[in-house]
Amino acid sequence: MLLKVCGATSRDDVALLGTAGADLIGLWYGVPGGPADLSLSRFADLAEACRTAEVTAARPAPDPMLVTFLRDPAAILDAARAAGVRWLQLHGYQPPGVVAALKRGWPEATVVKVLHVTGDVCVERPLLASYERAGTDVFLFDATSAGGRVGSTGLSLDPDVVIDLAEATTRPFLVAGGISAANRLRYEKVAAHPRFVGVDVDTAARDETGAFCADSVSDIRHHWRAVPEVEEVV
Ligand SMILES: O=C(O)c1ccccc1N[C@@H]1O[C@H](COP(=O)(O)O)[C@@H](O)[C@H]1O
Repeated sequence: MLLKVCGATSRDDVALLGTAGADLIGLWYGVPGGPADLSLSRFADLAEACRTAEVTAARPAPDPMLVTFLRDPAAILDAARAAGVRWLQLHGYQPPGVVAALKRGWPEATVVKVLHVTGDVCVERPLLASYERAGTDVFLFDATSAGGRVGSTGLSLDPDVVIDLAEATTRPFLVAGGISAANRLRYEKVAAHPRFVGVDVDTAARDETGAFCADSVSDIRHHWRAVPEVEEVV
């Protein structure tokens, strides 16, 4: 199970998240107006900080993941290559052609396409086969608000909606949207799905000031990685 935490903006954030157990650290580039958006040089610097984070035998260095609204494949690839970031999260309404261009340009990249879900409606649903043919490696199901807000909504997806979407695809998937330590049991069916590969968290990884909280991240990791039966009897 992979734990991704989104929106690091400093080397201290990267160190805290790596130590607390994040496997992937989301770095924003091309998220105009976003509070965690980074310049290209800052993006590259934090990607390097991930790779050189302190490691232990039990805890390898976290992988940096580009999180972007960009739609221009050349701009995405230039930034990712310059920073040596192989995980690419297309968080926005990029069409399947963008995925195809990224995979053509850099076949070794892992392209994560976000599917936006409002209630029980996934706006990309008619395009799922196209995204797969284009070469999407992993889908990420995220909750959007009824008002159209995208990313870090803190809203949770209905587990049955997640399973339904998982069954409509054939690729591994991550789940986002209000994921926390406290709602792990609610997602029992999801966590047991053979193509479930992990969770992506923003809101629940932070304290009331908006800063990342090591205890919260460790707690999320502990609950989501634990075998449920063990959790139930403790
Ligand atoms: O966090 C944002 O505002 C954001 C902006 C642009 C792209 C992605 C963003 N975050 C994503 O939000 C979800 C997790 O949100 P939460 O746990 O519900 O707060 C995750 O997919 C992040 O990558």
